[in-house]
Amino acid sequence: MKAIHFGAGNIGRGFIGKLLADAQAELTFADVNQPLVDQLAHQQSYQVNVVGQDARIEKVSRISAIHSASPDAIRQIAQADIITTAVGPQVLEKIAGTLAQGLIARYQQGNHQPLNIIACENMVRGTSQLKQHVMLQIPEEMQKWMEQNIGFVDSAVDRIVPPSEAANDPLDVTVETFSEWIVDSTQFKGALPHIEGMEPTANLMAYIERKLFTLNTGHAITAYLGQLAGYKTIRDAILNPDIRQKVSAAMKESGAVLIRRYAFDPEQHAAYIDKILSRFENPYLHDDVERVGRQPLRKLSEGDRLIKPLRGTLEYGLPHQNLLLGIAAALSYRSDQDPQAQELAAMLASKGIEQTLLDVCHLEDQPEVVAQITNVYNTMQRQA
Ligand SMILES: NC(=O)C1=CN([C@@H]2O[C@H](COP(=O)(O)OP(=O)(O)OC[C@H]3O[C@@H](n4cnc5c(N)ncnc54)[C@H](O)[C@@H]3O)[C@@H](O)[C@H]2O)C=CC1
Ligand SMILES: O=P(O)(O)OC[C@H]1O[C@](O)(CO)[C@@H](O)[C@@H]1O
Repeated sequence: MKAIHFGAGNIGRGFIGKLLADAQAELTFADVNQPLVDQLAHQQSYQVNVVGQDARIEKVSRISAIHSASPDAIRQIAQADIITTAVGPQVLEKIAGTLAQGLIARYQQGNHQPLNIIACENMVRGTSQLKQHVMLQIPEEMQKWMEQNIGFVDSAVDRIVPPSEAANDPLDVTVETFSEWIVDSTQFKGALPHIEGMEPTANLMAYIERKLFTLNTGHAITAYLGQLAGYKTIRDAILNPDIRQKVSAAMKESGAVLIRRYAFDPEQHAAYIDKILSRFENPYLHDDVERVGRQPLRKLSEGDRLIKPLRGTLEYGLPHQNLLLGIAAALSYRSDQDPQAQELAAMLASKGIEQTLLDVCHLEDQPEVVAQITNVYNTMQRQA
């Protein structure tokens, strides 16, 4: 199995690339970070430090690496059996051109073997969005061939992999024991590849929303409340009883929507939330609130982990006080390193909180909710 993984970052090396390598794939990482590509290509191996219960060191070897915008990338796409990505939601559009060129080369070479492309990003149906970007660059006469031979498979990906600052080798990654990679079995072309750790389901939306609107909702709120309270790491923030209670309550509010929408078992969902809280506490991971809170405009957008669960509570008439608190805390997020945090701060300074809420979160139809978030936000600012 020939595999290309776009994005040799934390989740790329620490999770998806590792599963592909473990499945004996001939794995090539494709990245824009040339020093990283050079080191991977030279070393052809790295270590994954699995921390927590059942701690172990696992070696990934016999891998190669190329620049993601190189002619080599196009050549390899023409021959690949599986392509995965973990580049960040905003980067999918940027890699679509290379993917399209590779697919055109594949078509011209008469390679009719099925190819499956799986975006592993924190977003709802990211691969479908990638497909739209790719299809815009595919000529009309190839469209039927694409539908027959190229699978665009949505997925949900869950493993906490912060940057490993303390590692001796910059290629090494530190990961938690827990991992979950769920893919939409209905979207594959050809036989489903057997990759240990990749779980096919015909009911992907339930799993995407369960993950994004529980783990990511709780994680983001921990980061935002944590920063407001002066904590540097997720662990320190979640060990604060007041923050923990609010984060847990927000996940329960979002959970009530999921239980209603997907008929999840309430007891199992409560256990899922408890497990997530314990993952945030992991003493072996150093995870900065700034990493988890990164790109607040994306996290405050309509379909993401804060506003979408809030919309669900409004749809079903369910409580949402703690989600509102999380949204107000997200609006309070500041970071000198993060262009989106700076853009958010500039919007707040120039337009004020209400207009920012409308522009970023699109809550035009919810004036009462806008007023409530505004109140909470103003109170937070006074106390900060
Ligand atoms: N780190 C984690 O714990 C998890 C991350 N994710 C998702 O995985 C994705 C990646 O996250 P991380 O690995 O944490 O980020 P990261 O920043 O560690 O890795 C992203 C990699 O993509 C590369 N990249 C950027 N532009 C590119 C391009 N045009 N072509 C090829 N590579 C490019 C970067 O150089 C970097 O190596 C995000 O969507 C994130 O939400 C999902 C679950 C867990
Ligand atoms: O990667 P994003 O979407 O910026 O958000 C950070 C989140 O992603 C993760 O890295 C993995 O799910 C979480 O640790 C965190 O909730």
